[in-house]
Amino acid sequence: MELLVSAINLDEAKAAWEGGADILDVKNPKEGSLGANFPWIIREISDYADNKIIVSTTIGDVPYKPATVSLAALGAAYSGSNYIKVGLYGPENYDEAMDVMSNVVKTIKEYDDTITVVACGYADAYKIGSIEYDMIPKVAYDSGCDLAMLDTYIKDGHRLTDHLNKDQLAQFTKAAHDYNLKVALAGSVNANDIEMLKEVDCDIMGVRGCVCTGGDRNKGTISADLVAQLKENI
Ligand SMILES: O=C[C@H](O)COP(=O)(O)O
Repeated sequence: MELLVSAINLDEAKAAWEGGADILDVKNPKEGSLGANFPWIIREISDYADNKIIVSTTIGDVPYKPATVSLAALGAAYSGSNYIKVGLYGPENYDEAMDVMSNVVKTIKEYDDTITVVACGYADAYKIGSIEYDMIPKVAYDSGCDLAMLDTYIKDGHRLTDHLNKDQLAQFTKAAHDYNLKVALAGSVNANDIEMLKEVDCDIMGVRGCVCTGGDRNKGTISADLVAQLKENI
């Protein structure tokens, strides 16, 4: 299982890499769970990574606006991202999610077909009216994505496992793997979740809060030591 660590700037990205992260995820918590960061931040981290480590980028908890989201995805790709993560917040159903993701895939694959496109749903979709979590693998496959992911939208301390149990997560990863998609799981997960994530055959564990000082994803900063402690248990 790979470790994805969400960083907000170059210093945090360096700490994540130093701690052993496999994927540097560029994010901006001020703009939401999968909040988009600025192009120059993405470019700075991508240049530093120098193709020696995967750089993923969240382009937001997106609205149901396929063209707007496609433009954002292209901006992230142009800024040097290897993975483009789309938070399917606005789309409420399969058709709307397909409309967004199929246009993002078209945009990205025409620009650079080596870039990985990630369809990310929310374990707490039932609270926010977004497309249900268990639709994400089919949306990802049918739209031509490479990876299916779940995160949590509301970062109030409730965790992935507060919304979905182990069987539900196992069904999610099986559905995605049956589509030959990789799976990433996130949502305030921590070291206590590693065994379960492995048992449900998760490919990528995504974290921020648990590797930030004070455990605070907003006020804390990424600690290389905390990343290393997490990584050694994976
Ligand atoms: O993709 C990574 C997740 O958004 C990490 O955030 P979190 O661990 O603070 O919930």
